[in-house]
Amino acid sequence: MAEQTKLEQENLWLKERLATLIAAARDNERKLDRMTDLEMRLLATDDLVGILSLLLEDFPRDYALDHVGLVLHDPDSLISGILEAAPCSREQWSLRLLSSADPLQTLAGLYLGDYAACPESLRFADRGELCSVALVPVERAGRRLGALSLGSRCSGRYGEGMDTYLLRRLAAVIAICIENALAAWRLRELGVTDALTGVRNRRFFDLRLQEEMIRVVRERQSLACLFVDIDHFKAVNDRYGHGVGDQVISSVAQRLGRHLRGSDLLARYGGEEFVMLLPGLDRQEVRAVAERVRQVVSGGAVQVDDHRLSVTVSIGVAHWTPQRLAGQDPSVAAQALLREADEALLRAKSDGRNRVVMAGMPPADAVSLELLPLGL
Ligand SMILES: Nc1nc2c(ncn2[C@@H]2O[C@H](COP(=O)(O)OP(=O)(O)OP(=O)(O)O)[C@@H](O)[C@H]2O)c(=O)[nH]1
Repeated sequence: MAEQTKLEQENLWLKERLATLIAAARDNERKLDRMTDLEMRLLATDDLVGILSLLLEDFPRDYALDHVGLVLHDPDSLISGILEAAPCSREQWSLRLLSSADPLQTLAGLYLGDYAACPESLRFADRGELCSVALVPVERAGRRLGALSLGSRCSGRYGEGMDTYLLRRLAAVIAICIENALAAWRLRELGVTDALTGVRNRRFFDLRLQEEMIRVVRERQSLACLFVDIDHFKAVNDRYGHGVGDQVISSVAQRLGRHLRGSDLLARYGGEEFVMLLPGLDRQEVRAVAERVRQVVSGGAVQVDDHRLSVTVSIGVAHWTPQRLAGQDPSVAAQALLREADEALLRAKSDGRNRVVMAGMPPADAVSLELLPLGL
């Protein structure tokens, strides 16, 4: 009888143990499924902002985590540049960008334990309430890209003995996604950037012109287009060589870019010709900007090696008011705007160069009063 009771007790204990193990296995399976889902979503996102918002917003919210943070090595400010240009609110993100990789090297490997005892450079100033943390290196091909941190207000949440497989797997996926996103961004940038000057290229300009046209028609704004062409540029090449010519083009691009607002666009249209799009200005303002651009270029000699070169530009301007844009087909209007600016440029050249000509102005009005001598 006693033997039977003992067997029944053992049986009961084994059943309970089995039920606990099955529950733990189901719990692990659920965690694995959810983590796989997060990883699939990360892998399906090829832009950096999307990846970071999945990781630093959705992940802590969906998993009810006290803290998810990311420290990333950003030696050339590429990441901060991408984030600055992106229209997203990231005040809530626990994201830190490091110009030096040194703080990341203080992390010997995966760290589990007291938040207060983890390397200071990998802590987040506003997360003092955290008690325990898991810090996972984010690495790819032996390079440390950053560190992922998961923190908890509970002191025993992250500690020795915890299974770290899912965390290490997530960190590996994050590394791949961030590298891919940065590579995709670089590739996109290469496709729309002029290699010599670093300003946008004609391909980008053509795409943006269409978009801008649609936007200004919808928002009843004006749009101005400036064609800016370096005067007598052939003479620079002939006299000093193409290398010097290249540097002059580059220097003019930098000068043109100095007075642009965030909404303006500057692109190299080809050779020694640039194009600018200025939305939302009235005719007088556009004229003033064009005149300022002309003066900025001609205002000081361009120093290339031992040569000091005076450079001037001719500028043709087309300015369309909201009234003129109203009801226009955007792509037809875009072509007409370009054509007008180009014709105004031709007039600026034929009228003597180093001047601004506004389309639709009689020649007398169009000629700049501040003609500077050509220095070539
Ligand atoms: N160095 C250099 N030269 C270029 C580049 N692209 C075009 N050019 C040269 O720019 C010169 C343009 O000459 P033109 O079209 O005659 O114009 P210009 O001499 O500036 O005369 P105007 O425009 O009438 O004042 C040509 O000699 C082209 O070879 C470039 O990327 N680098």
